[in-house]
Amino acid sequence: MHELSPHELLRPDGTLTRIPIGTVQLESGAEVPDVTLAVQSWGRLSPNRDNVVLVEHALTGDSHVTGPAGGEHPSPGWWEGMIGPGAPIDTDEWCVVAVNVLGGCRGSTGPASPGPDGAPWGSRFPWISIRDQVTSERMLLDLLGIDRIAAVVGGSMGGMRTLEWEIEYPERVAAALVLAVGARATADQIGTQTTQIEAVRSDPDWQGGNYHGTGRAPLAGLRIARRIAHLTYRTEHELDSRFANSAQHGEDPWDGGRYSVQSYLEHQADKLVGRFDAGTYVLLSEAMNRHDVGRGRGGVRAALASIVTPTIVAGVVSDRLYPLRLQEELAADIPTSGELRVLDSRDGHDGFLTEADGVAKLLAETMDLARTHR
Ligand SMILES: N[C@@H](CCO)C(=O)O
Repeated sequence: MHELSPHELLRPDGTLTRIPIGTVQLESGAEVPDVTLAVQSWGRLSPNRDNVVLVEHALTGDSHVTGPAGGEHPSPGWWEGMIGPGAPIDTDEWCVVAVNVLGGCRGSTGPASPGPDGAPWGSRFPWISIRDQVTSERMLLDLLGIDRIAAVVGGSMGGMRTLEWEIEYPERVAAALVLAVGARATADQIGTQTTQIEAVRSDPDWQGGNYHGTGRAPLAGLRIARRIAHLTYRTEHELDSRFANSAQHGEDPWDGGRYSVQSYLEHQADKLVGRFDAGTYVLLSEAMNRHDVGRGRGGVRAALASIVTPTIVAGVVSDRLYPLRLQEELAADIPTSGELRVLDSRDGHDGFLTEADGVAKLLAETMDLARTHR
């Protein structure tokens, strides 16, 4: 059979393609055989393959960065308007590549996928780190013959992978945008993420992580986890100005009904459980708990000091989960970073998704850096 070339595998129109990359050796010493990554791309790969922009998604994002809901995509793109002809990442110039992470549930190999014996991996899926996710992306780019990436951009868990790319493969990244993240997990983040993990695991339908194919899944636990998480993604002020202590329309909290903020959080939770696997949620939350660019590299400062890629570091002024002090540290310790950029938003951590104008400016600036340094 004719082997597809990188120019054929990377479709210019955002069509989702599943690309087998082989066995991934993990930081733990374990391995995941027969890994497939779900990939979407926009724009054409240049003949010498030097115009790739890697866009890294956050915890519950996926490769669908832009485009409508429908078919394989339960939601519209999570950075709608940022990619396309004439957009901040202009696909007339760049080939944008987005990959659903290793361990994910949106087309890439993860706990819900068939394991080596054909039965779902479930709890047998080995623990992974952010670095393992980046290893799998590096394997994909090797396979596609892409030696150097014009830019890597990402927020939150996507920002973690962006940092790991810059540190692990300094010669392969021309420019980077690191958004709404820190150099390592904080106690506060680990505190909330372990609580969310416990909510999922304490659901009787979790069944030790081996619920796939049983007809029962820990949806109640995942709903609670998402409600806790969503509170950390937004801000006290934003929630109060939208919902205050009002009752949900037509309901009375004094008589078994709900508050409107309660209904809002339930809606966010319902949306997530319709599109996301609980095992992936646990696996990726644990990977974020392990995030520490300094591990095995002489500490955080030494790791950041090794970065040579021109980098833009940005945060959201009201982010209480990844507060600005974390990006101040990144901007101060990355020698190739300019001044810290701050997105003015009341939306908290989710500002990196909701502040379209601010994000567009940051992306355009990153692409200027990429143009100079590719
Ligand atoms: N809203 C984002 C927050 C985590 O960065 C997500 O669900 O992925």
